[in-house]
This record gives sequence, C-alpha cells and structure tokens, in this order.
Amino acid sequence: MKKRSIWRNLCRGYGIVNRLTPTYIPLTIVSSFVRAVQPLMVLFLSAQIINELAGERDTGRIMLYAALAVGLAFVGSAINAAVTRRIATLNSTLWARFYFFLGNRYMQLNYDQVEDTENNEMLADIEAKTNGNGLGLLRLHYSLPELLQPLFELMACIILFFGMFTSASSYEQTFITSPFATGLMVLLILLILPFTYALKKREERIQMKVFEENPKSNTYVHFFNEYMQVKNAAKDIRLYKQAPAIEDHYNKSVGAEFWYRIFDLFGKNNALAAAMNAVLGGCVYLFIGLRALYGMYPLGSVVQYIGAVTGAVGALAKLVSVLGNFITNNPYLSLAFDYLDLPDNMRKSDGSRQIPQEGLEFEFRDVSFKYPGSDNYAIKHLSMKFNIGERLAVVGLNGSGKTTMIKLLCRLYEPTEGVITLNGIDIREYDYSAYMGVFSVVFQDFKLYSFSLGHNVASSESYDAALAEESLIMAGLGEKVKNMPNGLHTYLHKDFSDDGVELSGGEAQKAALARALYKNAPFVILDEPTAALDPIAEFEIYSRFNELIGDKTAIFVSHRLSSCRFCHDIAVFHEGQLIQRGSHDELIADRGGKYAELWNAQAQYYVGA
Ligand SMILES: Nc1ncnc2c1ncn2[C@@H]1O[C@H](COP(=O)(O)OP(=O)(O)OP(=O)(O)O)[C@@H](O)[C@H]1O
Repeated sequence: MKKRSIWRNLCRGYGIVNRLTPTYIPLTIVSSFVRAVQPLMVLFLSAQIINELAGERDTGRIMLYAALAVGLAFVGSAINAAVTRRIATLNSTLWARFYFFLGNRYMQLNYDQVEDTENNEMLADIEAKTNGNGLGLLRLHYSLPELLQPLFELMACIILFFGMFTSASSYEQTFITSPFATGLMVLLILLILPFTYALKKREERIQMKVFEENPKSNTYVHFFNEYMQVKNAAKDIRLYKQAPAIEDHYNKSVGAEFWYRIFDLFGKNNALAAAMNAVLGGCVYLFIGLRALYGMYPLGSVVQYIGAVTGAVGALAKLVSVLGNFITNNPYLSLAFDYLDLPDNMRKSDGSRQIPQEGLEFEFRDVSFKYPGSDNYAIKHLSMKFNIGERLAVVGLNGSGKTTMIKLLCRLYEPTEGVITLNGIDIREYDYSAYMGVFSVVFQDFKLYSFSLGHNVASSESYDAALAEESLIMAGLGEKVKNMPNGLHTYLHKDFSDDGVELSGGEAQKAALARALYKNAPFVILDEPTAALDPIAEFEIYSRFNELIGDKTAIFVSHRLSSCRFCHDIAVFHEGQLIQRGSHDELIADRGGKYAELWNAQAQYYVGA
C-alpha cells in the first residue's frame, strides 16, 4: 500500500463526499452548530433566570429570559428537524452513490487490472471494511458531525465558563478559590486528552493486529456473502450438498472469534472512557460547588459553569476520539485511494489516431503474451494477418490460446512482446473508445442483464426497435420474441419485473449473437458461438453465416471442426502458437498435422463429420 499523508487523504476524501452529495457538508455544519449551541444557550438563559430569582427578581427580565429560552429551543428544534430529515436522505443517497462510484471506477479500469486477483481482493477488502467495520471513505461522512458538533460545543462552552476566571466579587480566600486550584483543575481536565488518545491508539493497534492475523477475512466475507446467494451456484449447492462445507469453511476463515475480538475491544474502550468522564464530572461538580459555597459565584452561574465545564470535558473527549478515528481510518482511506488510482490509461489512451473508415487490416507481428502474474506464455511468437472481409475459423485444444488471441486483438490486454497493427500502425496509437467500436464480439462467458430484451440487444435504453427485432430474427430468436408477453420490452430475469423471462442457455447465446449483430461493427468475433445451441439451431446459424456476417471480417472460434468447414481459412492453435493455417482440404491432407488428429478424433463422435 502506498504511504499517504493523512491531511491529503482527508482533503481528497471530503472532496469525494462533497462531489457525491454536494449539500451534505454545508447542511452538516448547520445541523452540528444548532445541536451544539442550542442547549448551551438554554443553559445560559436558565442560569440568568436563577440569578434573577436569587437576586433582583425583576419579573420583566425573567419573562424575557424565559421567552428567549423557549423561542430559541423552538427555532433550534425546527431548524434541526428540517436539516436532520434532509441529512438522513443524503446519508442513504451517499451510501448508494458510493457503491456506484466504486463500481463505476471498476468499469473504467484497464481490463488486466479487472482480472488481477490482487485488485479484486482490494475491492472486496474496501467493501467489507466499509460494510462490516464502517471504515474507509464512508467513515469520513459519519465522522463529520462527530467532529463538528464537539468543536462547536467546545467553543460555546469556553465562552460560557470564561466568567469563572473573571468573577471579581468578594469571596473567601481559600485553596479552592485560589488561581492555583484553577490551574490544577484545568490540568486534570486536560488529562482527558492523552487518556482518550491512548485508548484510541490501543483500539487501532488491536484492530490492525486482528486484520493482519486474518488478512483474507474481508475477502472471504465478501466471497461467501455473494457465493451463498448466487443463483448460478444454487443448483450445485443442493445437488452436491455443499452448504455444510461452505458454512464450515466460512466459520474457519472468518468465524465469530474474528468479530468478537474487534467488538469486545470497542465495548471495553467505551466503558473506560465513560468511567473517566464520570470521575472528571464529579471533580468539576465538587470544585465549582465548593467555590460557590465560598461565595465566588452566584447560584445561577454555578449551574452555567458546571454545565459548561462538563460540556467542554465531554466535547474534548469526543474531539480526541474523532481525531483518533481519523488516524485509525487513514490506512483504509489509503487503500481506497490505491484502488481509485489504479491505471485506466488504456481507456484514456494517448493514442488519438482515428480509425480508418474501411479496409481494416489487422496483423499480429511476432506477438507473445503472459498474463499478469503468470510465468507462462499464453501466446508465443504469434504472427498472423486477418484478411479484410474474410472469415477465419480458429480451432485448437482447451487452453491453446484462442481466447487470449481475441482478447489481445480487442485490446483488453497489451502484448508482452511484439506488436499488433491496424493498417500497419500499432493499435495502441488509435483512440481507445473508437477502437472498441470496431468489434462485435460474443465471448464464451457473455453476460446479459436483467433489462428488457431490446435494451440488452442494443446495449442502450433507447434503441432502433426495427433493427433490434431484425437482429433477433437473424440470430434465430424471432419466434421466441413473438411469443414474449411484451415483445422487445420483455424483461430478462425477474429482478426488475415479475413478468421477466428466463432464457435457456442456447436462447441466451442467440440473444448475445443478436447484440453483436445489432452493433453492426466491421469486425465480428464469435468465441464458441454455438456451444449451447441445439444441432438444428447450430446448423441454421452456420448455413446463414455468410448472410449474418455480410462483407465484414470475421473470426469464429469453435471446437466442433465440422462447423468450420464452411470457412476457407482455418487457423490451428496449439500451446499458444499458430501451428497450421489453410482450408479444410489443405489441412486434412496433412495427415500427421494437429488438425487431422483433431478431425479424426471428433469424427468418431459426430455423425456426418
Ligand atoms: N485471466 C487469466 N490469467 C492467467 N492465465 C490465464 C487467464 N486466462 C487464460 N489463462 C491461461 O492462458 C492459456 C490460454 O487460455 P485461453 O483461454 O486463451 O485458451 P483457449 O484456447 O481459448 O481455451 P478454451 O478452448 O478452453 O476456451 C491457458 O493456459 C489458461 O490457463
């Protein structure tokens, strides 16, 4: 983790809070001020009434003080009620926006950062520390009233008890009424500072220790919370009776012991702080009471000074505690900023070159690639050209590098060695967002969302309905859409609509294909586009492949070699290398080659292959 200064972190952190909910900070200042000052004003006026009752007993003045106290209490409560209501709404808004903010950042990262385990652990840690321990960026927003209210209280209390040191009326000269006793009392009060600070430091130390001893605890919590409730896992959990094993694993990794140690500590610290405050409060009562007995303060002022001094002691303790919280929270702020500062330079690419309008010719020139953190090459010395307007089938065993080649072409990763070019120019020189527009891709692990079908196909809420429908028909989902209750407006899944439909695996694949067709990009890539389709649907897709793709350049990856026969150009990958390329007839003629080996192996299982 990068070392970051606490002040910078706080400025940046509050900047983010302000950006997410712009009225939160000013409203919190108003609310904290009113909450702090209103009771003290009432205390002051009550003291004046008592003084009046014990002194001149001027009815007019007593009425005025009483009216002011009631008026202030009324106005203060009204302001407070209005502001507090607004702040409560902002609290929920900020919470929601914060998670959107994190998610949005995730969507902007370079793709290799997204796949990086360390980064995913970091994100899980941030979310878990925020949810489970109230630490990190959201802690700042809770800390603001915790900081401001005692600050205003302290200032108001100092004004209210200042008279203690200036009372000049005649009084008995004893040790208690001497300036020395005042000094001792101030010293005693100031003891609260190191005491509270020591408690906070202890809290920080033990909390850090617990986290360090359980470095993966938050990742586990995040993982299990998600895993136990994920629909995809529900079948396996039931059929393989995984629930007890998951529970056991959860308890071993982040059991009750972990939480107990943290919350037990908070409880003990709070009890110690309360005890210290009670002892100090008793001393203050005794000190001021005795001084009043020696005639140093009038009766009303005793009430005022006791209230003000105990108020100041409480405010000081809260201030030290909240400043301690800032220190404790700083590593978690740093963690959040480490995550926010992960590079997104690909997206913001320096390359400003515009994509040519037509004739896009891509070429891999001696490209090798290792996944981040891996010692093995997933692609080795790959040199290949994609001929404009032609279809290329890519085949090979599992793990031979087919998908990796596609990811590199789509600029989700950058080559470790070598270069990929578009019309002879390194693809990194092109504008990233425009470059993304070049490809219509259906990945093996494509994702459809719980939006309407039309929204899914168009990747946007507003779309060309005729084109969306045409794309769905082309992809073989025409009949299905016709039978859907709301046609294109039918929601997928039940998350946002009770009428939502669940597509079968093959139907979902067709919808993903329709999305690629709707995009109408010049380069189409289909990674195992028919793996989930039934034989008839597969046959239909392949027999209409030329019609689907038109004059676009296309790559399609398949394990079923029989479905590649319609391609005149087939590339065979093996262990990260391109080992053969040619038409089906050419490749099959090479009897000792990988293609012939794969073909013969499959021929045993696929009728008609
Ligand atoms: N995100 C990743 N991080 C590290 N290694 C990876 C990652 N993705 C793939 N690999 C590794 O890279 C190699 C090539 O994987 P790739 O997915 O490109 O194979 P493939 O030919 O598409 O396989 P399949 O036919 O199973 O889809 C494999 O050894 C795989 O383990």
